[in-house]
Amino acid sequence: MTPPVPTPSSPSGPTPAGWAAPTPGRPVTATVRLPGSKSLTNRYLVLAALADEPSRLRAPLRSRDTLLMAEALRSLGAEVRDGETPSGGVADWLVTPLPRPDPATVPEPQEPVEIDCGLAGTVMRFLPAVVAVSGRAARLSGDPRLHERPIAPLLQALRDAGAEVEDTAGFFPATVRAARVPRGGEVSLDAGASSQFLSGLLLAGARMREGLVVRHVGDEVPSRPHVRMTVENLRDVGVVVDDSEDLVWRVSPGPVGGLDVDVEPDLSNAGPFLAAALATGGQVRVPGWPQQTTQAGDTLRDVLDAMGADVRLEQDGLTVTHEGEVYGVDLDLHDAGEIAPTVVGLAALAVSPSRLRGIGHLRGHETDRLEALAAEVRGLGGEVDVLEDGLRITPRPLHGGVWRSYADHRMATTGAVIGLRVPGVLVEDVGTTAKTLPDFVGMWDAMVAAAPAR
Ligand SMILES: O=C(O)C1=C[C@@H](OP(=O)(O)O)[C@@H](O)[C@H](O)C1
Ligand SMILES: C=C(OP(=O)(O)O)C(=O)O
Repeated sequence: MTPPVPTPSSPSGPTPAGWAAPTPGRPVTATVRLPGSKSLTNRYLVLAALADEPSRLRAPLRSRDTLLMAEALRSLGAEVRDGETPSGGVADWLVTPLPRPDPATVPEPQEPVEIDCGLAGTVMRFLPAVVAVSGRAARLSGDPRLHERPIAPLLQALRDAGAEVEDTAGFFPATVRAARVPRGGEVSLDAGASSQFLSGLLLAGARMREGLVVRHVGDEVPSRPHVRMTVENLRDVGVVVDDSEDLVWRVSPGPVGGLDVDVEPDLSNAGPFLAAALATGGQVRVPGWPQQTTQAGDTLRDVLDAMGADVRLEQDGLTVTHEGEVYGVDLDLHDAGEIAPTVVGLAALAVSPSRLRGIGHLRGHETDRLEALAAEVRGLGGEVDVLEDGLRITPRPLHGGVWRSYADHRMATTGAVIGLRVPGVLVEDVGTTAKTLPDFVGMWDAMVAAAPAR
């Protein structure tokens, strides 16, 4: 069946089959302001909840993943409420920390509170250790797919640190409690499936009686910038972290200071918007791009450059400009798997093949991203091979069709990138972008509409 071809530049809207991704038919020229980083917002929320004093988060991300985190912390006894709204911005989040249990006493056994983690890796992997040090008990669960995402090594390490954990055959739902504040000490785990196992333990380490030493044993840790982000954020609040030995992190027990912090824009979420400059031969500017950051999305600067774009980082933001063909790339994205879906979208539009390596762990993300990306690009006429550690993309002429999202925000945004060049791409369940970018469709439409006519 031939799908309907949208009128170039027509405002997009949902249809029974999905969201008709706009195909502007001319270069996109736009300035796009990105909401705050998911990874930073959820780390700051956790640290603020564990702190000795109140905190203020400025320009936090408010999306499904961060609202779930805020709600979970409230259910454990923290207060997360709206503060001032700067003009044109989003309201601050004011956090009053969790009540601190007395490390010397054994609390009365408690009924577990229910915590919904949705499909958020940060919520499912950061909260178990927070629950363990909170003096409360909680049962953590989420969307059906969350119950398939890897968690066992983290839960075992938490048991080794002194918490009580009941899981469901190594997966969520799981109930976490601690008869008293966990001892901590030294634990080993294999974080090969997700860097979030390490981050989740380190964030709460200073609240364990002896602090926490976490040793990674196994294959390479993915997403290393995210672990550096955790360490940097801990040091920002005065926690002493020694990461001088490779693959060992030592968190000293001690105070956790409050935060008054501006959340950087989400650079991984900037990916699809910047990709529009390449897909349409236009220019996209993202104000507020940090000069220095631990966000893995900063890798986009090198990746888009390698694909042929002109990439300029200036004091007031990042500008990506492109003319001519998009080139295929051979890249190891082990450190920045988050941006792989966007790169696949561009690779499918390129003039030469691409090979993406080091991203086997994407099988455990919101969906099996390797299989999902391959299936959806093939569905539009493309050629993608799924390899053990990644993907090979061989560009082919593409046609319109339904692009399934698999409840994965980055699958939906990748469909939108391809739709910029391929008329008739219908993105199913575009609302799933609310996981990290609730106004994705509005922002995308505004970007496309901002393109000046030729
Ligand atoms: O700690 C974090 O904020 C994240 C770490 C990474 O997880 P993995 O190491 O599981 O890939 C990344 O992909 C995810 O989007 C966010
Ligand atoms: C893998 C991702 O998310 P999560 O935090 O749910 O793991 C992602 O956002 O690409």
